[in-house]
Amino acid sequence: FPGGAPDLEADRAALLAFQAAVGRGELSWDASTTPCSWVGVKCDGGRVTGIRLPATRLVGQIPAGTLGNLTALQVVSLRLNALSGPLPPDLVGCKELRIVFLQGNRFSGEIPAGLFSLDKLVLLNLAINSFTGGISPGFNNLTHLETLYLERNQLSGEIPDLDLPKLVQFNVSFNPLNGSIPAGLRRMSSDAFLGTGLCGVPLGACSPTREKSKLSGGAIAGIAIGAVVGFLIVAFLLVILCRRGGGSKRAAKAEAPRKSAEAPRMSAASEMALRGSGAVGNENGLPAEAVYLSRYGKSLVYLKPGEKVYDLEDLLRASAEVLGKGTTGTTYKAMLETGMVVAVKRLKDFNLPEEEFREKVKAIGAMDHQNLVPLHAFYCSKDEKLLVYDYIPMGSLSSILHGESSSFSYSVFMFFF
Ligand SMILES: Nc1ncnc2c1ncn2[C@@H]1O[C@H](COP(=O)(O)OP(=O)(O)OP(=O)(O)O)[C@@H](O)[C@H]1O
Repeated sequence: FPGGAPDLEADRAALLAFQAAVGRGELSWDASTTPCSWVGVKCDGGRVTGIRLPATRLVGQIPAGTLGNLTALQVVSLRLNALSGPLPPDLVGCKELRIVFLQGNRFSGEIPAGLFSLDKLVLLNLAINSFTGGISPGFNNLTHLETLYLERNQLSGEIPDLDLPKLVQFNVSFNPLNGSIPAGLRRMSSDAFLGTGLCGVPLGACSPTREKSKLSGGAIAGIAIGAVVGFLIVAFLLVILCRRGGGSKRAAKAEAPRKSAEAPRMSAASEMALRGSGAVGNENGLPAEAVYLSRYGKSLVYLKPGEKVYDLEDLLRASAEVLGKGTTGTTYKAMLETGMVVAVKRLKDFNLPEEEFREKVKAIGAMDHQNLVPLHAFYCSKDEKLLVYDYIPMGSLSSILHGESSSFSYSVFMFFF
């Protein structure tokens, strides 16, 4: 302070300089009287502590050495004037400032960093001006701030994560801001963010495009590299899998002749049972019955002429379950698609020559006795022999004899050879 320590005289000089710079004859301050008596000036303890000059037609830029020299200033209200230019950088000297009303002027430039050292600020209203630049994280220094109005300026960029626990009044609407609203400000009303490019609570959700715009060049490059690496890994795995699939197909093809050589040893009835349960697939892509016939080469022989009501294909498609095992083989219950149910007995280890077997079975089929279950058809190949009977739905003699069932009304005897 040229001229001495900060005191009322220094305040007087600062006010007169202010009057000269922006007063334009509108301020009728009498330099011969104490500044504490001037319009709009408030003193406390022999110092100027307040200036209230709202809508006083003040015009122009506030120079350094004016307000900045009022080191005891606590309240300044210069709202609704025509003050312009940047805020004086020496405002940083007003360490006692608590309340600042500068809204409704033509201030421009960035909000000076010195402002963020005024840590007694409770209210800061810079709205309706032409401030530019970003909103500084320096606001976080103003821990006593309860009101921050910055609406209707030209502030741009993203809002930093402001953590001001006492802040209850906040407005940045109608500024070209963007990005998502930081967590510390999401408790504010949506009106506080109107007319901006901001998103997220309390406004609508951020679109992917907006989120993307938050990514730095490095992050985008990282994502791109990650995507390429991921694609290569997936492609590599696919190639491995395809090769393995091809390998197993080739192995299956190589095995196919061996399988068909073994085919006669397969049980037609058990295959039927498996097909009935869906457990057997159809290699070669042929219809199931074609596979069956190609394996067994022959068809059913019906013992009573004109009685053919089903054929091998029907048996093949039938669902089947095991009824029981005897000394000569296993008997299956086969449910045809027509609803007809038959019993199919698969003879095992039956080494009778094929011709002889046919003759004997035909002889049995010709028998007609009340105690004999009618034999309807048979199938015979070198390795597979099947007998198709009426299905008797009343259980077995064994279960009757051993008391497992009481509904059995008559005995079933099937004699083979
Ligand atoms: N036509 C049929 N209808 C209903 N169930 C049958 C029929 N034929 C056989 N079964 C059931 O299948 C089981 C097995 O019969 P299968 O003829 O294979 O042997 P088994 O006659 O019991 O014994 P073994 O062959 O030693 O004399 C029988 O106990 C019976 O319960």
